[in-house]
Amino acid sequence: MTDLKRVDIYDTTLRDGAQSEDVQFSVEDKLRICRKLDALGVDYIEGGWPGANPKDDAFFARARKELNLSHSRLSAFGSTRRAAARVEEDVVVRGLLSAEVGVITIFGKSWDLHVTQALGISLAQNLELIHDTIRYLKKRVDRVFYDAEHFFDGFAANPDYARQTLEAARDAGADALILCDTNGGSLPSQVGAAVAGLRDLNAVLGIHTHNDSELAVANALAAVEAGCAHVQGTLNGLGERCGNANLISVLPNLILKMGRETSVGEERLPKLSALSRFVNELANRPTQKNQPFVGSSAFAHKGGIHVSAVLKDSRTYEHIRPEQVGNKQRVLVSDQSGRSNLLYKFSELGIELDPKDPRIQTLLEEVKSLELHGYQFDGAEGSLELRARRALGQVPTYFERRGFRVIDERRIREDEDDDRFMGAEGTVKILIGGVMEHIVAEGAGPVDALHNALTLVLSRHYPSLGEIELADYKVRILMGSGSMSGGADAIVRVLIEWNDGERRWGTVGVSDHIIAASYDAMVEALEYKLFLDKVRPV
Ligand SMILES: CC(=O)SCCNC(=O)CCNC(=O)[C@H](O)C(C)(C)COP(=O)(O)OP(=O)(O)OC[C@H]1O[C@@H](n2cnc3c(N)ncnc32)[C@H](O)[C@@H]1OP(=O)(O)O
Ligand SMILES: CC(=O)C(=O)O
Repeated sequence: MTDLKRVDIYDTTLRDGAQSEDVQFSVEDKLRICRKLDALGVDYIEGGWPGANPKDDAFFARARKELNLSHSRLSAFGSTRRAAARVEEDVVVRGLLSAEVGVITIFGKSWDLHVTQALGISLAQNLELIHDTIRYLKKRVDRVFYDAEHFFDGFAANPDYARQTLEAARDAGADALILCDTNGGSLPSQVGAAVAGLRDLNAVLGIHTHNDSELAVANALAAVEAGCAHVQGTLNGLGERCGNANLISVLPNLILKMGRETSVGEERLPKLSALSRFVNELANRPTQKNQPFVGSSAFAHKGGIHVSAVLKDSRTYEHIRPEQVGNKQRVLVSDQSGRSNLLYKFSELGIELDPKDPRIQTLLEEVKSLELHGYQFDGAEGSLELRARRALGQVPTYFERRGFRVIDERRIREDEDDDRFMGAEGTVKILIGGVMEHIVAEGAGPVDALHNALTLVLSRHYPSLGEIELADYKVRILMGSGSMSGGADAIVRVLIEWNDGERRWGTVGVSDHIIAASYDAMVEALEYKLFLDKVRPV
């Protein structure tokens, strides 16, 4: 008898995930993702469609030689045979066997519309394709899974026929019948009812859902509640159109909320946050801050009311402990903050303060006023810490700013015959150690030129400033936020991320001029580095 508590996890990131717009995994990427999925402990990894493209062929060839998976089993994906071909001669079936893996997943048609329109064959012929292909493959590999494409649409249109397609697959020996919500249009109640009505098929049922109605995860969970024991999905919900059920969310729901047994287990869930970021890096996609469970905002508290309660007991505003999925609690400081937010920040920085210390209120008012004028400290923790430490009198004066000038130019360079070269020259005036320094430097653009001039002059006195590099630069134009009246004057916020080889930090500058905002963020970054390095002022 099937153990309904146990759910098999089947990952299709490398096949359906690779059908996402703008995602191109190399063979090397696919191998790296396989190793991570194996370490997470998923049962099956769908590697691709052998025979469909040279990359998937190369992947299976290298996987045979190089992958030594400890738990996961690799599967090859393809369709039922073509109507015109005998199964043993069918090019798709041959391609599947050429992958030399022990698990094969084939998809077939459940919806009569697809049989007559897409395949252009009779309903009876389609049952033969399904049956023949599975029976043939089942004699040659260990496990054959049957993906019933468009099952829920087919079931709604012609339930008897949709059921017959499953029976054909079951009778041919399929190890699981996976019900696919291919167009992603079903509701959880429809999925649950359909699955419950199929339990008498006496077969292992699985689920594969798409996210076109933003219900892929909900539908997968509803299917499990109704009796499915095999769940397909992808990392970060990659997949055709709007994607698939996101395994990064499905897994903690199944394990922590629904008490299901999976090969991943509660002990390996903390791998999820890093795995999600890893896949985004390889897919060249930005990480969504608000991604449930693993996004950096998933356990970030902004509202003062929330922070105050979370500090007393984190269950007040957290549905699980962030560490359970490898994430962490964060507290943001903004105009939505109360004293609790600042106290939390101070304790993170190792500063113990009496909650009644009047400097907390002064700093809170300063932060709220700065945010009103366009500042944002969420991504600029360097600027925030500098202000907090200054309010406590802990930051010495390392140098004094006396102004800057910048010239942008476009010109012809030697050996070139057009004026495509863009360059800039920046001049800064700095009072340091009682001496006025006046330095000029060049750069690729105005910000680069000013950064070069600042580091040139300052690193003579503070050599460690030469280690700083600009890692990311973001500009946001904020219309009218600089005035209480909300007029049409434009304010620019520049958020810069810095790297000194050891640490990364962000600083922010706000002004009605982009270069001035950049300069402010730059100066704070240098001061912050000197403070972190505990440098004594000259
Ligand atoms: C729901 C899903 O996500 S299924 C997976 C979808 N993924 C992909 O399509 C990516 C990989 N696909 C490919 O590289 C190509 O489509 C190939 C190599 C598989 C086929 O390429 P081609 O032979 O040029 O055919 P093409 O892509 O134009 O059309 C698909 C053919 O498969 C047939 N087909 C579709 N589903 C099935 C099925 N379940 N069983 C048998 N044949 C099928 C179609 O009727 C069509 O046949 P036709 O050319 O006789 O009309
Ligand atoms: C098989 C598959 O990817 C689907 O039906 O969506």
